Amino acid sequence: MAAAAGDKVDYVFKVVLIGDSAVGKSQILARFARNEFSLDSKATIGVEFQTRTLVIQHKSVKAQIWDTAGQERYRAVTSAYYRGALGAMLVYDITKRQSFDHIPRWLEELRSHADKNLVIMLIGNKSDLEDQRSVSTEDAKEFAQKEGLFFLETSAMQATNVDSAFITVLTEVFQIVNKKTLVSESQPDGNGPTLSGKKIIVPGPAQEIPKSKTCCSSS
Ligand SMILES: Nc1nc2c(ncn2[C@@H]2O[C@H](COP(=O)(O)OP(=O)(O)OP(=O)(O)O)[C@@H](O)[C@H]2O)c(=O)[nH]1
Repeated sequence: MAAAAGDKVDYVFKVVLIGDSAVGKSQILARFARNEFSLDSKATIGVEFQTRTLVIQHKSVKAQIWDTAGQERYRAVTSAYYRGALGAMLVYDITKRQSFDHIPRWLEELRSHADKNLVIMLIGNKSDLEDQRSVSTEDAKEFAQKEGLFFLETSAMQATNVDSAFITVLTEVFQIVNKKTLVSESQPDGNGPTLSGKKIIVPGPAQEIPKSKTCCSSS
């Protein structure tokens, strides 16, 4: 799946991480981007992003994953954070019921700022702490189904399902973006027949971005 360094990048997809403080957003990102994990993780202040390039259906896809503070007082952004995002990871901690109970609020914030075609994955993190579980897999699955979200339980600590979660979202985004390209190629005036039968509009500035570095801070 990993693309070799120096390869050209066909797509850049922005994915945002959200959820309560201490659910493990930064460690999920560290696991995905660098295959690292730290037990002594500091609360995020402001915003940061990291990238990892993967090959999806023979195309090189750079995932640009944005992480922000779960704690209100450290959150510098809302609209700017969500702008241009094509995917979102909505994270709770399976041992903290409250972090799951807050998910509808996060979902509302997400839906009010991001595009309606956003691909969303609900993630129950810390699946390694089974003996402290306070959110059942069934409850979360049911919620995800009702809201039309993907769902996986992960452990950033044990590297369980972290890659799968990102690959699922990125592959879905890839398919939506490609469908959009097909549609726009087949009906340049917007009136012709469509190949897919359904027009899908994908948000934001260019999903295809050349190699150059984009804005902001990166860690
Ligand atoms: N056991 C276990 N601990 C984890 C896991 N993922 C993260 N943690 C720990 O949970 C704590 C919080 O992790 P962070 O990644 O900093 O949480 P966050 O959601 O980024 O927090 P904010 O930056 O405040 O929003 C740290 O002590 C991590 O080491 C996991 O999968 N299993």
